[in-house]
Amino acid sequence: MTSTQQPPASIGRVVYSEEAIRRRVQQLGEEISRDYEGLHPILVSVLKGAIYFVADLTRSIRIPIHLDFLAISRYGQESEQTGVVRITKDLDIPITGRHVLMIEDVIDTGLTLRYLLLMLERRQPASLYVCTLLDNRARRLVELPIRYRGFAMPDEFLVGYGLDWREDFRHLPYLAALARTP
Ligand SMILES: O=P(O)(O)OC[C@H]1O[C@H](OP(=O)(O)OP(=O)(O)O)[C@H](O)[C@@H]1O
Ligand code: HPA
Ligand SMILES: [Mg+2]
Repeated sequence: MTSTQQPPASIGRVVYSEEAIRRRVQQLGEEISRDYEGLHPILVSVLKGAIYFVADLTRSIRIPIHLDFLAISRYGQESEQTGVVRITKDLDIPITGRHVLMIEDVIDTGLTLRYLLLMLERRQPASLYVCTLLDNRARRLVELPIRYRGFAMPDEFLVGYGLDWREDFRHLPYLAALARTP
């Protein structure tokens, strides 16, 4: 199949509607605004899945913030089992002595985030916390402290609002379960 053909998967039931996402993201923005008042945090987001979430979340934050991005690439199967990734775009802003909030779209096994947190901790930020839109607890392999959680999601594969299946479906404005076709 080429990428111009229809994907062999389709959208199942809507799990979180546009309105449900909007309300929850607004609440998270208010919480973050209260907790980080006077701290001028850096929000660090990991491409690409988190882009819609971080765009909406930052617009609901009422305090001064900085925004930066990490891009990573995986080494294939080994990466899936260890979480070791290659940084293809590092942060532009130095984080030493700064309050850093990592923004993820989904935490599943936790391996990716564990690796990234260890890497950022070595730069000695003043604080380092995690905000994720979706938490799939059922699939967790390593425990991670999550300070802000949008939704404790069901153990399904979700797409939309930035989340992809083989790069498809990121642009959907809601989150839906993936329905594979036979
Ligand atoms: O907890 P884990 O099992 O490590 O999985 C979570 C990671 O997987 C997804 O990224 P993905 O590799 O799909 O990249 P993308 O954001 O570009 O889609 C997601 O954005 C997290 O970074
Ligand atoms: O549910 C998911 N959807 C898309 N990408 C993902 N990466 C980990 N979990 C998911
Ligand atoms: Mg993905």
